[in-house]
Amino acid sequence: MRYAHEVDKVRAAEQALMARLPDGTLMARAAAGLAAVCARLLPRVYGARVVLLVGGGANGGDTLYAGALLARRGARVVALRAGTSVHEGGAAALRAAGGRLLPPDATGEIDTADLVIDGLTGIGGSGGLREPHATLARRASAAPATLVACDVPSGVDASTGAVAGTAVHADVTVTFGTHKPGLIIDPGAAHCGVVELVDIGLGADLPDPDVVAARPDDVRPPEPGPESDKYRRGVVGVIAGSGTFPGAAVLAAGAAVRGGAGMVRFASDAHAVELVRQRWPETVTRVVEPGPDVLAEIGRVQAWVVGPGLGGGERAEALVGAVLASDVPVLVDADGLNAVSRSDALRRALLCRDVPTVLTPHAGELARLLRVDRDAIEARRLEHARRAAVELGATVLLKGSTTLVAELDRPVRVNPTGTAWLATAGTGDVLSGLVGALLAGGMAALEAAAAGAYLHGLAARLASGREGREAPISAEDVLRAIPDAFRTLD
Ligand SMILES: NC(=O)C1=CN([C@@H]2O[C@H](COP(=O)(O)OP(=O)(O)OC[C@H]3O[C@@H](n4cnc5c(N)ncnc54)[C@H](O)[C@@H]3O)[C@@H](O)[C@H]2O)[C@@H](O)CC1
Ligand SMILES: Nc1ncnc2c1ncn2[C@@H]1O[C@H](COP(=O)(O)OP(=O)(O)O)[C@@H](O)[C@H]1O
Ligand SMILES: [K+]
Repeated sequence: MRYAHEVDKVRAAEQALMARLPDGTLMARAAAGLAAVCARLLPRVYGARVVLLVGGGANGGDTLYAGALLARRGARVVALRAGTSVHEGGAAALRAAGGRLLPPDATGEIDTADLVIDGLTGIGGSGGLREPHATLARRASAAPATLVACDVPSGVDASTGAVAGTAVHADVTVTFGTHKPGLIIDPGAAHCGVVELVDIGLGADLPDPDVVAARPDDVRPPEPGPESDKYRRGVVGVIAGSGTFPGAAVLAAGAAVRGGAGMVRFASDAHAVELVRQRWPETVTRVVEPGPDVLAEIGRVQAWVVGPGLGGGERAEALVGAVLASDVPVLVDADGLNAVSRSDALRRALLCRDVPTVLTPHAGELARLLRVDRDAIEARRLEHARRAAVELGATVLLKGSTTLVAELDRPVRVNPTGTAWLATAGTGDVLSGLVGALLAGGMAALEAAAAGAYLHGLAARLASGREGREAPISAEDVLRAIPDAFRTLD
């Protein structure tokens, strides 16, 4: 797992470590790591033009010491001072190494630089960048120089990834001690470029992480063994589709088949059932009307998926209600979530469940569930995913440019796979069927949701092609690439 810690935890760990080390040791380690990355990025350090953007805090201090190290190797280093004071030791070191400090209006330096280091704000930054910081951030982001952010791109909230106004768009972010959530969650993540972690020795002082991102060997979907049969591998029941949206049913049922379910039971109205039967003859289908015995009519399953393409109205509410009353894990998606948003009874049913429930909203669906603006959710994804997990009593997978999975008292999972090409109709239906298969296979809710998102994002990347040569993909292409995604796991 890749670990990320919020600012208060980073500060506490730094305090604990600093108490055991001579003054200035941590800043020296951070600066050395930062300078080493910058030196690697430059074709030649000697003679390179390096500009430092320096704020009033320790982030500016790191940057000044890193600039001094580059100046000692022959770089021509100037620092633009934002704010009234800068780190004194860092400024003295830069001067002693032959660098210069200039006022913030010397912005012409930025346009001719080979490399700019952003040391305006780090984990101490809060709110939108003030002036002259914002102007410097904009100018550096637009300049041809390689832009390296010290610890965090200035203007990005390190704990959450929120960006209020202007923020640096870095090519590389050199972060210290541990990742910060804001570096791996959008919109902040989109400002980081490549993130390099520099070890400053915090390891033993860091508590449990707030946010984690899987590496390939962390994703372990269930595998059949010699004793497996279709029932033991897990039967998933999919209730999806309607006269208006039958395609969602075909995609969700297909993803459940490809996701490793021992068997898929599919139930809906006659039209959706006919389409699914034609496309996925391996499913066991049943035409159902909502009623008290609807689940018994469909048959026994180890997990339910309800919602894709169900449409609105009483039918959807009745089917979601039936599924929530069951005693097996349930995934609610799409129109199933909209039904919960409309119905207090369904919301109560959700809270009463004592078996796992996974909800897979996009920002619009979550906005309706939490009764907040969609924009607020996209701006502060981490906060809203956590809040939804608490208020709805479920494992919440929030989809979008960064997919998060939140569960009460557990580190939030950030999905590291995926591609913006996934933003196309029907890919969410594929995700719900895939996660449903993993739930039926016995994975815990958080693991199933995180593994499903990982495989789904990987399938999309495999379908769209290698980086720099991607092509548009359909939901169907993602579905077809699911087996390849499984194959690429370690
Ligand atoms: N604490 C430590 O032991 C270590 C800290 N390190 C560095 O220290 C940084 C944190 O330093 P600080 O706590 O001094 O905080 P920062 O340097 O991140 O930010 C504080 C400064 O930014 C200004 N500021 C905050 N928000 C602003 C805004 N929106 N617009 C304009 N100015 C704003 C403040 O007035 C203050 O001058 C880390 O990111 C890292 O770079 C590293 O040296 C490693 C060790
Ligand atoms: N900008 C983006 N970058 C990466 N993935 C995205 C982006 N936008 C959407 N996605 C992904 O695409 C899928 C879309 O799902 P959803 O919104 O439910 O679509 P639908 O309802 O049409 O199936 C989700 O897996 C989501 O995480
Ligand atoms: K910075």
